Amino acid sequence: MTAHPVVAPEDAVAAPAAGRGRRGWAGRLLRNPMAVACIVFLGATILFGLSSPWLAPHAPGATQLNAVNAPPFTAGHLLGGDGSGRDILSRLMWGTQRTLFACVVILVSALLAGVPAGLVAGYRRGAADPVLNWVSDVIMTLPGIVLLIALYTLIGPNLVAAMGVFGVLVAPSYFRLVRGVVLGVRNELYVDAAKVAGLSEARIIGRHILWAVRAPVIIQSSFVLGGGIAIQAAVDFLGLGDPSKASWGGMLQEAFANIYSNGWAVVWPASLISLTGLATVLLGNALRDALQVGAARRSLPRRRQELISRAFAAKAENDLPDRSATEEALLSVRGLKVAYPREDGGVSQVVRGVDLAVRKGEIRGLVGESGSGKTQTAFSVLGILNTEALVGGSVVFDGEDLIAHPASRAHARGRRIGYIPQEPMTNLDPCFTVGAQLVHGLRAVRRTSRRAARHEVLALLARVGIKDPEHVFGLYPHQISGGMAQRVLICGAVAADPDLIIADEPTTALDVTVQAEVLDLLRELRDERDLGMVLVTHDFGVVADLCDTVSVMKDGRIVDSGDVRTIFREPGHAYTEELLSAARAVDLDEVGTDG
Ligand SMILES: Nc1ncnc2c1ncn2[C@@H]1O[C@H](COP(=O)(O)OP(=O)(O)OP(=O)(O)O)[C@@H](O)[C@H]1O
Repeated sequence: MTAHPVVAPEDAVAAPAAGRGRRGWAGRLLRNPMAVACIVFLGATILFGLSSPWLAPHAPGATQLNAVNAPPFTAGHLLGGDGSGRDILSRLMWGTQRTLFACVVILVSALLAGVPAGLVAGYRRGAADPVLNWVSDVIMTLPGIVLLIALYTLIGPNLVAAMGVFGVLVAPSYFRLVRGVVLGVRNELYVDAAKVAGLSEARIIGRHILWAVRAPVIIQSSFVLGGGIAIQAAVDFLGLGDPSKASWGGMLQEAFANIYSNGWAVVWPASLISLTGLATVLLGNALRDALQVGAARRSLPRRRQELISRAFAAKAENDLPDRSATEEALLSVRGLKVAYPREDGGVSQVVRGVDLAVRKGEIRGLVGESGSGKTQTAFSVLGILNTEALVGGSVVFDGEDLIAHPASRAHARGRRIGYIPQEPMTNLDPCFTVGAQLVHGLRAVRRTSRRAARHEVLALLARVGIKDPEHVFGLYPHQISGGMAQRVLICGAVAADPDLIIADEPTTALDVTVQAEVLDLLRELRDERDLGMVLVTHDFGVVADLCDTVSVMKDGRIVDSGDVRTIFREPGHAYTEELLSAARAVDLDEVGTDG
């Protein structure tokens, strides 16, 4: 065998995904040069403002005749003086402090008003949800800037009150965000598990729910701060702020009034307002990328991805041992490799050179323990792996390599290659009736009238053993049982009359009686249509019942392969023996218990 040309050394490839080199979101953020620039700029701005009592060369209101409209770099006035002879640098420093204070008020009030309301509405629901939604909608309809102007007119220049009100006005953005995320999370199985484990509601919210909302809230905060800086500058610019206090907006307003005498005075506050707003928003974007899982993986250099893919492809070609077997088979997988980029720049290989073939009319079981790579192998044939997956090797279906020709694979999927998934319920769209989904699926792959498609679907529903097809056709997924849903999905998989079916643990979620019926149905369909089938399963009982041939997977490799009788009688690998004896031990235990 020729050496690899290559790139991803085997040890780097083989290390587990969650292993060394794993960095948190802060690490990912700090690797983004734009984020670092924004952090440095915002940090410097905060220091600039906070240090004003000690480092500002002059008091904010101190006037000097020689500083009136002084240009930059005048002695004692680095950025020059304004029309009243006040030092611009000192006023900018004090103004920054005021802006920082305004930002804190806005953020605290918006978070206090929006986040708890979103948590209550999303998690508790009940009467609180519509009421809080209504309040949020009302607040969102209020014209913010008009309300602030009215408030200033009523109570005078009170920064805390004005920015507090502004915070409440933007609170609905947090409310909606948090409510949406919580609605998505509250029905997750791990939240149910936490309830069953006896965790109090407060602990579930604190531990699980708040954790889920932290990323969107942090990102939203950066946008709120950017908006807050602009609003605070705007009200001061309109002359509504306290004229005795230095502020960026107030300085800008005064500088504009004096622009023909001292144009430079406009530049400083305008630059600070726009750069701070920009840096806040850009930092928000960078935070979003860093906090979203997978962002760093997407940043894996394209060149490196190409090299790794090429390395896989070269290995696969070298591995092609038996061209004749490939030519006979309906499906021939050779040297299939699947890997995922790791955050440290390496890759984790989850399928390591799988070979398997399926002829027409053959059912090949793909067995192995959890995580051995069965589903990844099946998904490679279908072309539905996660987009970041790196795939090498070949998947030849009816003479064409589907990995080399993704367009052919997309065309074959649903037409010539059907798929039966593991979880029947979650694979049906709850918003549409069973019939609508099947008709839609059929018409997506074959030109046929709605009426003809309906007719065909009803016949197929009857064929897969559904007693009253007309009735079930009009039902929504939640109105049918798991067994019926699996029959519906089988119906969808065979509707376009495919040659090959990929079935990913099609009976795992079903009870034993229904399991046996579904296996019988698959066997009958194979016999009727001469279907080739890859059946992914954990269960040697299913293999014994249905499969002609079996491939045993361990750690991403096929360790044993052959016809079912031979493998059951004389396992070719110690691991197969182990799996078989475990399966037999379970059976014996069951018999013992039953007896
Ligand atoms: N998007 C991904 N990124 C990184 N690793 C992944 C990804 N998807 C799957 N894997 C890893 O690939 C390995 C094989 O997964 P696969 O789903 O094929 O296992 P399986 O044999 O089908 O297991 P099970 O029977 O539990 O479904 C697992 O270790 C899994 O963690």
